[in-house]
Amino acid sequence: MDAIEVEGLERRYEGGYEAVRGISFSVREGEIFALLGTNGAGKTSTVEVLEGLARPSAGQVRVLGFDPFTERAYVRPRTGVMLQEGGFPSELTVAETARMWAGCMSEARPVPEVLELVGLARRAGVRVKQLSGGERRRLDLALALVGRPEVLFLDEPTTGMDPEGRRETAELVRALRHEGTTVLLTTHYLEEAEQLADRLAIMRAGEIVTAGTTEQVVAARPSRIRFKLPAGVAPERLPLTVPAAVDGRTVSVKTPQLQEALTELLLWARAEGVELEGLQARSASLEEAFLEIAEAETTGAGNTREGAFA
Ligand SMILES: Nc1ncnc2c1ncn2[C@@H]1O[C@H](COP(=O)(O)OP(=O)(O)OP(=O)(O)O)[C@@H](O)[C@H]1O
Repeated sequence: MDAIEVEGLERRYEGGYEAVRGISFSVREGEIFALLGTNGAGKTSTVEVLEGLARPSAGQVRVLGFDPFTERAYVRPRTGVMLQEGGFPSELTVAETARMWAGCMSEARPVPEVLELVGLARRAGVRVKQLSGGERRRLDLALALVGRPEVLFLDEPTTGMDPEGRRETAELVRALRHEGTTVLLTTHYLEEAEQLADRLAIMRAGEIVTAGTTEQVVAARPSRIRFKLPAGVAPERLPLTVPAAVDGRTVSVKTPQLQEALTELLLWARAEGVELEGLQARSASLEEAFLEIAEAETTGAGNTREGAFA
């Protein structure tokens, strides 16, 4: 069974603003799924519906087979939620906050264990208001884990954390998956998504533009070839079916057919006796795929054009 199912989800705010415009995706049990997108793309608006905090304007969502809004009582005890803003009473200490939270759960993890998990054991006696931003995120994560959730929602879990905190959080999320926990996370760190997520979806303006494994998402984007032409070789002599952008002697090529374009280029170079200095050829990265999607938003273009000039 899929742990999370989203079918034609729409979310409109008062005043009619449509933040989520008919998206569908599913997350398998024990999978880490990342929801990516620019600011305002609709990630939080989606996750809030999955957390049972808001009702869909249209469409359906299921978490562990239940409607998280109307059947909240069945879903809530089995899920853990880390919101973007925790907002816990700041006068309590870390341990008091965790104990208060654990008191609401039937099978809570012991507080020392959960603080150890998120690297806050040494800060147990510190008041929440004295924690740094990154430490507060760790506390938010601890509270999401107290109830041993089967499904964990992490909305930008590592924002404000230092690199060490991000690495530790990634390790923890992987360990949780190993235990069978399903994780849905939103993040602005593409590297984090690339390293952690089994599958991901990129949202733009309330819609999912592309989804799949990192490899699938990246495969749909153009690869890059870069090299320098020797002085005296005019770029016009390059084979025409390889569209290129030229900056001085440096040539950049974007192509959806890396092997073909590279073969064509190398055969030409051999035939012409031209040395392609510093030749590099590589598939697109997740960051490039993301930027291309984001750029299409700012330029107002629909879908991105592939194989175009770099
Ligand atoms: N309560 C609200 N009333 C009206 N519009 C809202 C409300 N909450 C969010 N929005 C709008 O909905 C859109 C989507 O917001 P959302 O927070 O879901 O985006 P996001 O992808 O999570 O962005 P970010 O990466 O900045 O967190 C934004 O344009 C936002 O201004």
